[in-house]
Amino acid sequence: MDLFNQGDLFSTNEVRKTEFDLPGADVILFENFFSLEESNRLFNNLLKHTPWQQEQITIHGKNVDYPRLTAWYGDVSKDIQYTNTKSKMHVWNADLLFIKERIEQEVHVNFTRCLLNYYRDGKDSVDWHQDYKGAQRKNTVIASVTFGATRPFQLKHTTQKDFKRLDIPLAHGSLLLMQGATQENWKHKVPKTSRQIPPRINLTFRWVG
Ligand SMILES: O=C(O)CCC(=O)C(=O)O
Ligand SMILES: [Fe+2]
Repeated sequence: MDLFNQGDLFSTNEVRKTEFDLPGADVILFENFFSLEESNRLFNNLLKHTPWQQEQITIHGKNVDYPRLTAWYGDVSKDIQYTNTKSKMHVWNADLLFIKERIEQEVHVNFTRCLLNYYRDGKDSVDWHQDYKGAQRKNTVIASVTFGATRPFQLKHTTQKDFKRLDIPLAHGSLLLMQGATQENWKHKVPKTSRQIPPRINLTFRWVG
């Protein structure tokens, strides 16, 4: 299925690497990390076969739905406590192992878990946050893979208000690497949009030192 055709006259299907010059962060983008055929196949499979969960967060004593659906995968099959929700941890499947192994050829890290986010339309989003807390935040490798609609991934410094914000469009088949002290010094977000856009799936493979 040619849902997300990249058939622009000037685009190529070659992998394109961009290293961003952000103080106190190590952020690298690989466009076309997965081919169009791979990306279409993985998008369709993940959309259909993932046990998507509607998680809730408690704000002022009220349960509120996350504006997206999620699923956790990892090395162990047990329930995990993540932030203030209780998520089921699923065992890796063939598609996720394929993606994980391809990333691990580029980044020499053994990822131990992965969070899948399903943004059904422009109303789904994730607000400003840093991944992990305390000491864990200081040394992480997060490999973020996108299939489906392109959404802007925004970065802002946690304390230096005068530092320029960054807006990285994450397209179908792209890989964004966030390493070192990135989580410690920078927040990220995927904003809502009122535009009519197709769904997007994002996978964050995670390693914590
Ligand atoms: O969807 C994205 O690009 C980011 C997701 C994210 O930041 C997270 O799950 O922690
Ligand atoms: Fe995040």
